Amino acid sequence: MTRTPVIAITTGEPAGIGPEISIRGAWECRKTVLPVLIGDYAYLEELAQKIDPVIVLKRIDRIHAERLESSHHFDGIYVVDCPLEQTVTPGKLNPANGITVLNSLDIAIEGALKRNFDAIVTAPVQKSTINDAGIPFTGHTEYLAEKTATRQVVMMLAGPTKPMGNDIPGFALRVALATTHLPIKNVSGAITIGSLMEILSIIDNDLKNKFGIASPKILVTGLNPHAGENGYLGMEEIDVISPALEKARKAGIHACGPFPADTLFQPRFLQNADCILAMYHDQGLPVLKYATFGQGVNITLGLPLIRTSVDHGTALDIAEKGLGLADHGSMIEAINTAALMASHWRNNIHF
Ligand SMILES: NC(=O)c1ccc[n+]([C@@H]2O[C@H](COP(=O)([O-])OP(=O)(O)OC[C@H]3O[C@@H](n4cnc5c(N)ncnc54)[C@H](O)[C@@H]3O)[C@@H](O)[C@H]2O)c1
Ligand SMILES: N[C@H](C(=O)O)[C@H](O)COP(=O)(O)O
Repeated sequence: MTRTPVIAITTGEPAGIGPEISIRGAWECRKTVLPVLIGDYAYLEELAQKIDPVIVLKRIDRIHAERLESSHHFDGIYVVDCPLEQTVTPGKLNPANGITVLNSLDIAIEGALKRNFDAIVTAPVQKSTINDAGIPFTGHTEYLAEKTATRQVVMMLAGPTKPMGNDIPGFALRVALATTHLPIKNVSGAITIGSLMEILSIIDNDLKNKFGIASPKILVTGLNPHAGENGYLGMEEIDVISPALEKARKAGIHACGPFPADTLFQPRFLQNADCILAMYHDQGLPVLKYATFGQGVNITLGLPLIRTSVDHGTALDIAEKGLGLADHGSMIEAINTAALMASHWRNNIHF
């Protein structure tokens, strides 16, 4: 019998669209996964009743969450209560609630490491508010790495592209990043032969074990315009990226490049690749989001657990206007991708 995956969903910044899309996503996916929301029960219950009174939420405590049986049938959504400090006003950020957002992540991480949860799906957080609460925070990606004591992780976003006529059918686009939330002035210094080699190896390993791709093909961008123009527009391609690719190929990783980023993102190259490795956040993500926004999924590779997220932020501007404006398509994709990855991982790693 196929096991129903238990998916923890952290509901994110309470003043944003996270709670709404988490409820809608969990409710829609409840026949194929066992969703467990982690957030403020009273607030989620209030929202659920406004979204649709047929939605059933059931409060459970952390200990109960540890004993959830995936075969147990419950036609609703479990919630691990993680009470907020102060009342929520949609669209209005309140640093007093920042610590609760991190508490919900800690519950999810602990549960996933104990294998009580098969995967974690995170709704968006407002990074600035957590910092305003006095806690340095650059993103889930870095937080998860720190909390799981993982030295190197890789941010990858993935989504389906639309068909472009008969010649080019839709295909899965995956874009991974060599650096994550880093000021642009620090990017070059952060890219080394060692870090690139490690990143390529994580991508290769996770595409095999968590996506079931037998022999992943990775295309790598340059850092500079025109991939450095033979050294006339920068030396990182010659000094760092090419030697790293050489090493990776010797280790059996199917990686090619460095390619000029401006011309690599064409369907005829992308449709035959399993992943593009871009050098920094705004080199790769605008292309991915342009092609797949609303259906994209953010995935953290290299962790000792499965974590996916949506492809968008807190959307305070629409949260403020009321329920029913947020698109929860990316949340659905994030939940389904997490379930699929958990299944591949279980089969390949044999827990
Ligand atoms: N996974 C995450 O936690 C995550 C991801 C991206 C951004 N963020 C954070 O979110 C905050 C706001 O970021 P931003 O303003 O750059 O991006 P944003 O995605 O929140 O908003 C950009 C625009 O897209 C719209 N939008 C976003 N998601 C939508 C949805 N599901 N349905 C309909 N419209 C939607 C918004 O209304 C807004 O006009 C920042 O603090 C950022 O760091 C978090
Ligand atoms: N870089 C992500 C994006 O643009 O969608 C986003 O900021 C989320 O990052 P974390 O998953 O690290 O929070």
